[in-house]
Amino acid sequence: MVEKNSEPSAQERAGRPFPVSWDQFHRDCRALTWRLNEVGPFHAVIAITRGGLVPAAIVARELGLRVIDTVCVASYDHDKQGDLKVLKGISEQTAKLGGGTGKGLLIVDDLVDTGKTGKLVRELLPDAHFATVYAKPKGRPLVDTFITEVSQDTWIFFPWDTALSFQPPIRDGAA
Ligand SMILES: O=P(O)(O)OC[C@H]1O[C@H](OP(=O)(O)OP(=O)(O)O)[C@H](O)[C@@H]1O
Ligand SMILES: Nc1nc2[nH]cnc2c(=O)[nH]1
Ligand SMILES: [Mg+2]
Repeated sequence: MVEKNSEPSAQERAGRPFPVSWDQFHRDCRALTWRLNEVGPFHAVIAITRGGLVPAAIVARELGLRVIDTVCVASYDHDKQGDLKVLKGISEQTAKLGGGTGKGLLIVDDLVDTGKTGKLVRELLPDAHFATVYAKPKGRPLVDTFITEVSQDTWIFFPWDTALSFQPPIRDGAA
């Protein structure tokens, strides 16, 4: 919960909501995979947790990849970004597959926003291919492949973070 008089959260600053359904997300992940299929082959998929886990599963399924690792990063507490912490890096076995620099490895995340998370992971694996489903302008230069660009003032709501709820009619003042 956001306390009174506290700084506005990233979500409040963004303002414009962009809700994504499971169907839409699945379609966008498949579209991403069509592009990645032209770039690969890859030795392994690395999901940036937690948001990268869902697209990584779909992309890995479509590319026929079974070696899947994670980089576990904590930054946003719900919608406020704090200092980034790498809670877990990739395994030695995956690092070997990428020759130490990430060559031939595919990093997947759900989105780039400020690009801070992407930058950190790129520093760990400079030669890896970095793919996200959505990209905001600030983070876009860090990404090798993405599907949909949304404006910086947009907040993306993912299906695993949301539930169906009643909406008041537009006439009654709904956004
Ligand atoms: O480009 P940035 O400004 O760094 O933001 C992008 C990151 O923010 C979200 O993760 P979050 O830290 O909220 O954690 P989660 O994936 O565990 O939800 C999202 O999944 C990206 O990883
Ligand atoms: N769910 C979600 N998490 C984010 N983390 C950084 N930007 C976003 C966003 O637009 N949506
Ligand atoms: Mg994330």
